[in-house]
Amino acid sequence: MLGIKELSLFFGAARILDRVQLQARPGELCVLMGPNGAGKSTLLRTIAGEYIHYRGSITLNGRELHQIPVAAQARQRAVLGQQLVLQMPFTVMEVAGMGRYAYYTRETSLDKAIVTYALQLLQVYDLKDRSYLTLSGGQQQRVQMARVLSQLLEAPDLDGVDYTGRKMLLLDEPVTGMDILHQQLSLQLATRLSQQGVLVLAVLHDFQLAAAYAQRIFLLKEGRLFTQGDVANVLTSAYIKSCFGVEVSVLHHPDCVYPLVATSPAGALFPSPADKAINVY
Ligand SMILES: Nc1ncnc2c1ncn2[C@@H]1O[C@H](COP(=O)(O)OP(=O)(O)OP(=O)(O)O)[C@@H](O)[C@H]1O
Repeated sequence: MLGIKELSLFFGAARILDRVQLQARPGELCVLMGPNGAGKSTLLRTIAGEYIHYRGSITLNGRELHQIPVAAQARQRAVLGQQLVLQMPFTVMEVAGMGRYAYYTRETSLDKAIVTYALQLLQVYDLKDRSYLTLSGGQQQRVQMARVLSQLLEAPDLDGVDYTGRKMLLLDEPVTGMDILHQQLSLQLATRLSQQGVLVLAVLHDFQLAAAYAQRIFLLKEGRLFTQGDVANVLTSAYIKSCFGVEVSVLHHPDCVYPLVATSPAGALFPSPADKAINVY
């Protein structure tokens, strides 16, 4: 269980997170949404232990985050950040293998098997000997997913291990750059992990993906928790309008088990030249 109470974070005088309160349970795929600059990545990075100067409280299974040793945190949670820039020509296998660093001083056959399995799940095993730097953006993102999966898994198998209360997966825009097949694959994988007891918290910008995969959505605006709840309660045209400033229609289709969020026609956000002329005169 992740518990966040009255969480505030400042950079200099700027308050980036403002008394955020939320709880996330294992078994639920939780999605964090909000406009650019709302504080989603900062919140994820704070939960990941990157910013220790926060105020308020972050607990994992009742234990305050800063009381958990860093090495133990690395075995407990895996983080896919928004931008990971690598300068050295590591192979795909080596990059994915970095996920196992938290576990060993010398790589074992289990470590190798888990990395191989993760690469296969993300359909990048065939690229294992390629330099990571030569991959396309979407391929690199899939290798990064394989890296966090390698860090998370305890066996080269998605079934059979109960991770409840022991593992947390933080994903910041995990499907950026991926094609539709691999977006679906990655989020199905996240769903599967949450069913195995992993606490999954993912930042997504895509309403359709959030509607399809989220069990709980946290909407952040200007560093504050704007609202939270299930898809039906959060992805409403009123909340989307007041949080993002965009008019949408939330549609229901008999062939689709989740709501469809449709935007208004292009151009509606800007005044037309005629409107401008009216304003001028
Ligand atoms: N290290 C930092 N120093 C100063 N300001 C920062 C720092 N990191 C983030 N910020 C500011 O905090 C605010 C929130 O940034 P954050 O990256 O968390 O937003 P976000 O919701 O993830 O946005 P996006 O959707 O664009 O990824 C922004 O105004 C950003 O400029």
